[in-house]
Parts: sequence; structure tokens; C-alpha cells
Amino acid sequence: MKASDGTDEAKRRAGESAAQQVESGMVVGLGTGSTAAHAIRALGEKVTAGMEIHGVPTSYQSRSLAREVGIPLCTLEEARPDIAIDGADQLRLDGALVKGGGAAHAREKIVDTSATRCLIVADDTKLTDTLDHPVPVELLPDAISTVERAIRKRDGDPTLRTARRKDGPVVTDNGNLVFDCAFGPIETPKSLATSLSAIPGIVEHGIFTDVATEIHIGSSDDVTIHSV
Ligand SMILES: O=C(CO)[C@H](O)[C@H](O)COP(=O)(O)O
Repeated sequence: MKASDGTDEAKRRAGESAAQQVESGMVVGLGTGSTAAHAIRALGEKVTAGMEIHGVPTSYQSRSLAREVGIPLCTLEEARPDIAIDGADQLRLDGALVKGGGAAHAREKIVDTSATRCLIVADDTKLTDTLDHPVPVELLPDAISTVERAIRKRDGDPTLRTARRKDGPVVTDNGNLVFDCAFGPIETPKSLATSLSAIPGIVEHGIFTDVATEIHIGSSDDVTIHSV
């Protein structure tokens, strides 16, 4: 297996590998990001070929791509996903992840945790032994100063995420703001996750533990599947 440089090809391998696990009749959680988008396109091809599935989108982006490629959609009120396919910004092979690069982690966590199986798709550059990626935190706009203080108290360094082609902050699909919080090496993701969840005003943070059931890692010329 040849290590990748994080190119789209490695992401495509991972996304398509996870899409192969989907069978007719299934409800599929549709993750957000460029790697999950490869899975959504692959599922669109299956639908065109006659497979009957329904998708539960996790963001504006995944909803609009699913519509574009012809995947019928439903909501969590209507059906529980059999499989969710989602990306990650950094991950350990035991399934501890940092997500939220696309600021969609709140809805992703709801959909991913409600699925019977959660398949995480990523290129091999995202694998690590110790998580140290800044943790995205979605927060209510009114709570900006109190959440900032609470993160600093936990030795984190929060930076308000700013928009690229708009002045001012990123506003999530839920109308909230995002802090990217640097904590340095995260030795115990579960305890940081618990501690962040306890802060009033935080809608959701991007640490996912005990959610992934399978990890599909794409490289330059291969894909490997790890059970969690
Ligand atoms: O968590 C996410 C969005 O909120 C994405 O899954 C994560 O940022 C990975 O994105 P990409 O596959 O484009 O690298």
C-alpha cells in the first residue's frame, strides 16, 4: 500500500469502498465533506442502476449533492439509518475522531450515532496515534464570551472561525458560530468530550468516540478496512 499525500484519489477510494457496503432497501446517513461526497456520488450511481435506498443528509451540502445525484431523501423522524458514511479531520484506529471541518458536526453526530453502523471514510494522512487537531465547537451566538472563558479554563485556545468569501464569522446550518479550539495533544478524548459537553451554550463539539464501527482508509493505490 502506497502512502498518499491526501489527494482526492485516496479520498475517492475510501468513499467508494464504504458505498459498496450499502444494499438495496437501506436508509443511509449521508456525511459531509469531500470524502463523504465521493460516497454520495457512488450511491447516486447505484440508484441510477436501480438500487432502492433513502438518504438522511447531515448538512445543506450533503442534501444538495444527494438531490443532484438522485438519492431520495428522508428524515430521522421517518427512518433510522442502517448505515451512516461520514468523513473525519483526524482519527485514531480505535475510532476516536475529530470532525467538524465543514462545521456540520452537530447534525453529523445526531445522524452518525443514530445509525446501526457508522463507516468513517478518510485518506491515510488523517490517521494518527494521538489526536491533536483543533476541536470544532458549535456554540450559540449569545454564549460567545462564556464559552470562550470555559474553553480557556480547560486549557484550550479558541479561535472564532471566519468565513472565506464573506466578512465576519462562519454561521452554521443551524445559525450558530464555531470556535476551533487548540488543546495540543489530546491524550484522553473521552474525558475532553465529556468536559466540553458540560459547557452551557455549546451546541456540539467535534470529538466523536464510540460512534465509528468501521474505518475505511484510502491510500494512493489501495483501501484498507478496519473494524472498531
Ligand atoms: O466533519 C466534517 C464536516 O463537518 C468532514 O467530514 C470533515 O471535515 C472531513 O472533510 P473532508 O473529507 O473534506 O476532508
